[in-house]
Amino acid sequence: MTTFTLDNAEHTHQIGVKLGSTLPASTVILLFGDLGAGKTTLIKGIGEGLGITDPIVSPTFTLINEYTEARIPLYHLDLYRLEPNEVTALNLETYWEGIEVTPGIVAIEWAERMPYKPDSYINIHLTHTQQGTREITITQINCTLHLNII
Ligand SMILES: Nc1ncnc2c1ncn2[C@@H]1O[C@H](COP(=O)(O)OP(=O)(O)OP(=O)(O)O)[C@@H](O)[C@H]1O
Ligand SMILES: [Mg+2]
Repeated sequence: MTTFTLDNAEHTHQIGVKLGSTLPASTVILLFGDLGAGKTTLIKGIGEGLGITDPIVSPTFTLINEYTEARIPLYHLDLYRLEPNEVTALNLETYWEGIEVTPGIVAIEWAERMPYKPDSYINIHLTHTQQGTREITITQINCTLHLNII
């Protein structure tokens, strides 16, 4: 587990870039944190790190945005508007099993809404600080990727 401060939005973005340029296909990243904590900012960085040039826009209403133009696909989900039983109905495991879809990076905002989780994933928790910056905590759950981000 690693915790550190993100001084500004650019810092949040750059952590995403580093993740996107190193993570292998089939990595699941679950993002937790309040409204405006920086989840989408980080995922935009992941997109840049992967080499995606299409603009990454928040899928709050579309639920999922798929970007397939880069090294490996990015599947960007936002569960904010869903109840846990609705999340179950989405069969999200399709994404992380990579059987019917090309394996890629699966990044899920509002993972608090998930009634079940993959066997292994990267857990990222973002919180607001009193200084207006953010604190990030990254925990690897059943995976030992080399995260070169500190
Ligand atoms: N480390 C940081 N310090 C200060 N501001 C930041 C930091 N990281 C991101 N921000 C800013 O916080 C705002 C909200 O960011 P963002 O949209 O990424 O949050 P979010 O967690 O995706 O929110 P939502 O829950 O609504 O999806 C943006 O204006 C962004 O620039
Ligand atoms: Mg967001």
